[in-house]
Amino acid sequence: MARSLTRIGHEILERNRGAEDLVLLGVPSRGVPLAQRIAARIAAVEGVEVPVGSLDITFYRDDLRKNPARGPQHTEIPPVGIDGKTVVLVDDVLYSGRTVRAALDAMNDLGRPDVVRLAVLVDRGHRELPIRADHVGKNLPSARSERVMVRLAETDGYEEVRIAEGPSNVGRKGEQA
Ligand SMILES: O=P(O)(O)OC[C@H]1O[C@H](OP(=O)(O)OP(=O)(O)O)[C@H](O)[C@@H]1O
Ligand SMILES: O=c1cc[nH]c(=O)[nH]1
Repeated sequence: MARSLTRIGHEILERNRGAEDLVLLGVPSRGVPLAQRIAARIAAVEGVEVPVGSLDITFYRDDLRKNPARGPQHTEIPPVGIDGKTVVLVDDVLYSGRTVRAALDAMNDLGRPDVVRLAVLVDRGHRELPIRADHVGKNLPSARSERVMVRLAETDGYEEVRIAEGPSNVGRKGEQA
């Protein structure tokens, strides 16, 4: 995980030709600490503190009517805003792509970045929308019947990426626990 995040930090810098106008927005819950970790890597390499924020997508899901919403998570846009910026969305797992679609919608209500890119720790395939990640920690081919679990010290108290048997969880974010 550590090496993947370091590489993603380098890739973001290379793609953006530096850290200028970059903003990292993590999708809660685990996308936020991942965005902070990537920002720390960028600071170590480039000596620049890239603004980090969080983007709650709870009320932008396309299946809200099917799944009752859980309590909203935190949206915090850094003071520099997102207008005219290169925003890198960060999440732990990319699966159907519905969370990312919702994130694009949520962002639309907050400003107009010049460019939006996507960084994920794990891409497990099975997309249901025309969405792909620009920066991928690891491609992890998986069956739909499985679930990829990412656990982070900041949110879970321990570190793990695991494939488990269980519901694939399409559209779960925003569902009541
Ligand atoms: O591409 P998708 O099909 O949208 O799946 C990916 C999303 O699913 C997971 O969140 P989950 O809904 O499990 O909520 P969590 O972050 O609370 O674990 C994960 O954190 C991604 O945000
Ligand atoms: O396997 C999956 C699918 C969606 N979200 C996850 O976190 N894992």
